[in-house]
Amino acid sequence: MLDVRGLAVARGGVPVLEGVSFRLSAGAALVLRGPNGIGKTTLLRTIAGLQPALAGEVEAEAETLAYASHRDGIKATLTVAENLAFWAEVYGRTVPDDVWEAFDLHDLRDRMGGTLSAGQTRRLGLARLGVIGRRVLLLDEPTVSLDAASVRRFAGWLAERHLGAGGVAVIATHIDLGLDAPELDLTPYRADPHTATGGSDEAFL
Ligand SMILES: Nc1ncnc2c1ncn2[C@@H]1O[C@H](COP(=O)(O)OP(=O)(O)OP(=O)(O)O)[C@@H](O)[C@H]1O
Repeated sequence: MLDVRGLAVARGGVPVLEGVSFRLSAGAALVLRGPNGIGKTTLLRTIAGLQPALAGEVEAEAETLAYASHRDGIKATLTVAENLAFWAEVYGRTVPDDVWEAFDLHDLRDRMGGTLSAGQTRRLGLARLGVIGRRVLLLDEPTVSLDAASVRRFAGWLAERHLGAGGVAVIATHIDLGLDAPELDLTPYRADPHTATGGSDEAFL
């Protein structure tokens, strides 16, 4: 369902990782590990097609990938329900009933997006994943700002509703989500920076 072969990625014209390969079939997840700055975000963005690879290939069915960054993309002047309805419409779907419970948003349905706390904002951002119906999720530190109960709830949704339904996920996380998933330490894939091709990557700033 997701096949990554010999991928080399760069940020700001500087190669950060090279030779990354893995393959995930339906229902599988992979946890990316490595120290700050190793290139987890860059790798996820490259797999998502948001920036070009230096080398290698990413194979996935068309229109199956979704990248979720630290940014939640919440519309401040729409309510929580309207935010979810907005994303559902963009993806040609309806909001499934189970997202309210899965992301603990029942009591916040009518609150304006701009009035949510950091953790509530994150829950709404993650709930979008339950709405858009993408089968390959590329998750960049999905649990930032979440309390312990919310982390468990999200991990439960991921395992049961997403992976359990045949989806796949690649997750960069510094915390243990309790998933039954292999880990890929990116440290051995650090690229030689001397093959740098340019300066700062404006599109990334
Ligand atoms: N605009 C930029 N221009 C040049 N280099 C950059 C730019 N943005 C980030 N970098 C560098 O690229 C490298 C990879 O960054 P990336 O964000 O992918 O790492 P990460 O593993 O996700 O880090 P973290 O765990 O801290 O989130 C880092 O060393 C970073 O300093």
